[in-house]
Amino acid sequence: MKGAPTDQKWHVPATEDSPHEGGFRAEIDVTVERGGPRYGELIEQVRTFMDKVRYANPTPELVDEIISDLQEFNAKLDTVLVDEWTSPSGTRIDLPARGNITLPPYEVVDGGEHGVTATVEFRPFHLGGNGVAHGGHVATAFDDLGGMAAALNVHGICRTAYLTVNYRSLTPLSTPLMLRTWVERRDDRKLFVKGTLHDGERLCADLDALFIALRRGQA
Ligand SMILES: CCCCCCCCCC(=O)SCCNC(=O)CCNC(=O)[C@H](O)C(C)(C)COP(=O)(O)OP(=O)(O)OC[C@H]1O[C@@H](n2cnc3c(N)ncnc32)[C@H](O)[C@@H]1OP(=O)(O)O
Repeated sequence: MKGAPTDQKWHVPATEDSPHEGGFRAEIDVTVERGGPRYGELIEQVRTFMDKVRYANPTPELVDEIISDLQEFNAKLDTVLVDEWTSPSGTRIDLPARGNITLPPYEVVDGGEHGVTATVEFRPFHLGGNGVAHGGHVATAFDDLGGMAAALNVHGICRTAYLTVNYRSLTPLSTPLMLRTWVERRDDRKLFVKGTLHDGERLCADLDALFIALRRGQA
């Protein structure tokens, strides 16, 4: 199977012990402690691993060896799986991209009702082709940081209704870039969000998106 996980252990249902119940959690239970002081190093090693996999041409013997090692790692992690609300990945606000391994690592420089400014660095594994970033990864960065601008504006969770990215010039890998997002206009639950991605003075891409503030308990 390609494209979606079949292992339902990734969707552990909330229990009475989970920090919140209901639909989308109204408050993300952020943390700087879960996973311990070296959790960021773990995430960084995983990203580095993906960089290496993207560019390596391993022998079949090395592939066998690495599969075996990964099976051991996965078996270890199987013993500590929790629901999404209590996983450090995505809630460790002290780490780049909240420790979320699926996001391009960014660091928020400034954030509030007025918008978000972040540095973002696309990794070697974010390769699209010919040495530059894949457009989907650029859109992912805009989605998360556009959603953050919307959330900070309304003090609540928002979901993306549409997201248009204009790719104005090539986006380099392994280069600190500046990403900005802000709510240009609010109409009740509708947040019209704009954004830009710059490499120095050069505009790489810009964003035009609509986020909808969720009602209480809405999924
Ligand atoms: C601090 C942590 C920060 C973390 C940030 C993470 C950000 C990540 C954000 C995401 O990636 S969310 C995942 C991707 N998005 C989705 O899966 C959303 C799927 N769609 C839905 O769930 C619903 O369609 C949605 C919540 C977006 C809207 O449904 P609702 O029932 O809440 O609202 P409704 O359909 O009544 O629409 C509300 C208004 O928005 C308008 N609208 C909705 N979708 C639209 C659309 N696509 N284009 C234009 N207008 C749209 C709609 O016409 C209406 O306008 P009016 O109030 O003027 O009548």
